[in-house]
Amino acid sequence: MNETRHAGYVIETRGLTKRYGKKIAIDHLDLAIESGSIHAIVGANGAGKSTLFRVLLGFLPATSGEARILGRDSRRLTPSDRERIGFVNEEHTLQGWMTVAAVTAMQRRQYPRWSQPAFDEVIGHYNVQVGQKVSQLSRGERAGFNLALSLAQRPELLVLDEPTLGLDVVAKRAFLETLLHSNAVEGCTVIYCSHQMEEVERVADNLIIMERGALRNVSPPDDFRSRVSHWIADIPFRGPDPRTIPGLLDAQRIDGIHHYLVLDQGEEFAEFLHACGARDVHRLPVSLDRAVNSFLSKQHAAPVAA
Ligand SMILES: Nc1ncnc2c1ncn2[C@@H]1O[C@H](COP(=O)(O)OP(=O)(O)OP(=O)(O)O)[C@@H](O)[C@H]1O
Repeated sequence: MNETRHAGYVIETRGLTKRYGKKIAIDHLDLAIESGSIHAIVGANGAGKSTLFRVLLGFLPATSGEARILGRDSRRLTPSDRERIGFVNEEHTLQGWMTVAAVTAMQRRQYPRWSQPAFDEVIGHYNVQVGQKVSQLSRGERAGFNLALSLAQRPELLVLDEPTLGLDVVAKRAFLETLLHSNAVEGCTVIYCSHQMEEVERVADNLIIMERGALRNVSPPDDFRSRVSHWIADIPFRGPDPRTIPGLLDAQRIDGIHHYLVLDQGEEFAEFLHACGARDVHRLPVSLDRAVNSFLSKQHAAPVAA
């Protein structure tokens, strides 16, 4: 069914750069995403995630470098290449004046691999009636309808750009359940961009972190999480100068106890704390949310207190 599935990467960029005037949105990016599973791309606002999707999908030209999607040059995607790719973005842009039935019929004609069972299965999670106009659907229903249309296309690659933005907890859950458990997703590589780490933790097999247009991490989410540790130290008086603390992401003093979030530090960090006068030292694991957010905030952080 999927001829690129064993042929390596669904997405490959080399030296990919995109500038908007003087602003660099993507900075010499070398990225290779293997086929299969769910890949999450995370990064602070303005990290370049949406720009990357737009370039990969051929909606925007790159300034320099190469971008390939499903083995094809992004600049030269044909209609039949596009049939192999589903795209859902936060705006859920569909013709508001058309009915659900009319949009569905149009898509069915457009996509030769259209699967009615896949459409019915996904839309079944939402209270959408075929006679409703798209503009009359709630935001969550529109997101579900969009997902159903994309999956009915039977794409080899599904690109989701913040698909659950603005949805309530119930709609989010329905969306994620579909992504995780629907038969329609089987065999499809999913690339998912979100700021919501609890979602990423739930669905992603691979965590890609972007920062200012560059790649900072590609690994299973748990591997990244375990690179960040939380240390609690009972140090009388002032703690060490933050500039001397190896791998420091965040420091706080709560009720006289020092808390440090650090990156890539092993047991030698305990020795460092003891050498700084700590009497008692404990190491705690952190959530993915905390690990990613402290990593991303580091760039923007004000000097941390001693
Ligand atoms: N059309 C444009 N003209 C000028 N600058 C742009 C344009 N689109 C994006 N940018 C800039 O490019 C950078 C990357 O933007 P992009 O939308 O790709 O980031 P993002 O990671 O998707 O952000 P967010 O999480 O906020 O959606 C930002 O600094 C943004 O200001």
